Amino acid sequence: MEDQIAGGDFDYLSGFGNHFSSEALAGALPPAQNSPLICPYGLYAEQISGTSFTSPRHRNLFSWFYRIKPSVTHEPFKPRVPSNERILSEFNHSNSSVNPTQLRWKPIDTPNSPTDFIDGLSTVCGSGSSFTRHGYAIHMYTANKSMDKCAFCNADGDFLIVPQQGRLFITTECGRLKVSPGEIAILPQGFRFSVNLPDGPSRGYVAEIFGTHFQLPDLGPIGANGLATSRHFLVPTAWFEDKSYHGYTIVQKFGGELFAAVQDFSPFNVVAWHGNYVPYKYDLRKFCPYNTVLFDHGDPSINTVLTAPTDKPGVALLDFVIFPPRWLVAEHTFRPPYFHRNCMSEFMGLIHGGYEAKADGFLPGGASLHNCMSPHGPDTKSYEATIARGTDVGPYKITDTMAFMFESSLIPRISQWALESPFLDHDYYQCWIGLRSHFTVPETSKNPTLQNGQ
Ligand SMILES: O=C(O)Cc1cc(O)ccc1O
Ligand SMILES: [Fe+2]
Repeated sequence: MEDQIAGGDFDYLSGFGNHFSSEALAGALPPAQNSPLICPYGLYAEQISGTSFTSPRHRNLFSWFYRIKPSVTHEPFKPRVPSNERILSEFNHSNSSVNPTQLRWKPIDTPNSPTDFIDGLSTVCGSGSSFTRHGYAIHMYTANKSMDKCAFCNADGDFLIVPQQGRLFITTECGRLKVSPGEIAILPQGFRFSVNLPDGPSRGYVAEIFGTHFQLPDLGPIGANGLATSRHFLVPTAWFEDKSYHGYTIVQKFGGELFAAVQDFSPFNVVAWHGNYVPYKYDLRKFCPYNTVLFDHGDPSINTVLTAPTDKPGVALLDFVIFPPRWLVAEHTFRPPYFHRNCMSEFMGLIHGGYEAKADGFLPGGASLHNCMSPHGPDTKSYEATIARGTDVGPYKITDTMAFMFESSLIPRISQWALESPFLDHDYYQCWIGLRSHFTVPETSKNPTLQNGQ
């Protein structure tokens, strides 16, 4: 399957969780075994594991690479200069705070000085720890420069990248992904990848999960079809460069710190590979939404694209949920999101257009965080406009929108970077302050006995 956005040499395999095989040179995959004494073309065999060797078969993730030189061929890791102190991979008193206040950020500016994807990454919030393999971090990135002679390797967790502005051309050990705003990319723990920015200034959101991987949600009574479909997930095909370099750097994020190791060749030297532990992308416009067809507002879990589980059935470490264009048809119903308090914590971003619950202030590239049990819902303008429309509204379609939510059962602590950001909207609370009482009791219903509390 060739990329339909721009054509060319970005080819993909399709499916979710399959055991894929791909070779850039015919015959490069050993046909009968993983570790032949001599591999075809004199390649080295190397395995990457995404789960413990002993994980149950239906959860076991691994891939075999057949590469020109093995990954281990590099000088020792040293602290990377410059470091990026804004990246966190465990959350505690010393680096982040708890805050029940409803928070919102305006879109962050793209940088003035040359900044690549690694230097442009900043943690907003998160919970748990990459060391204990339980938790997550939510980052934002803003960059204007392609990574040069360098690859990133995240030893801490899996990245789910949501570009909001600017395409990302991501070279990985399995091949190349072209990811446009409106698509997402998943880069599993340990993969080496390099991010090129063909459109210059770019920004977006990243969810990182520690100790588990994304799955498609179960569909329960929905049945076999709907939401995100396996065949729409695209995995790169093998692509390699046999290239020598003076000082190619592998930047490894390990415990939130950056380390650098120098080598003299491109890490994108995998001529063939097979496995089910792979990077992939998904176009959010392919999502098939299900929703209310008569009355009331369904919970947002109906729009789950991918979920990362905890050990408790039905309780997510991190759900990736979208709010795509769709018809609203519910009768005698308040159609926008309801007012609520949630035991889960909700981080939201907007890829383009507007969001149905916020008439102002929640802008593409911006973000909000409604932490565990902090009340939130439609702003005053959205509420009043909905009520003013009355009950006689027919079906209408929400268009030009793509908002998303990272929702977690683990309560996030918020980074200093996010709390001290000049983009923090200190007036966010004002959007609800104008909600006035509509409470009226007709004279005839007044009951003096009850009024006196007797
Ligand atoms: O808070 C939000 O805007 C996200 C959200 C949307 C919705 O339709 C129902 C519940 C919910 O948390
Ligand atoms: Fe919510």
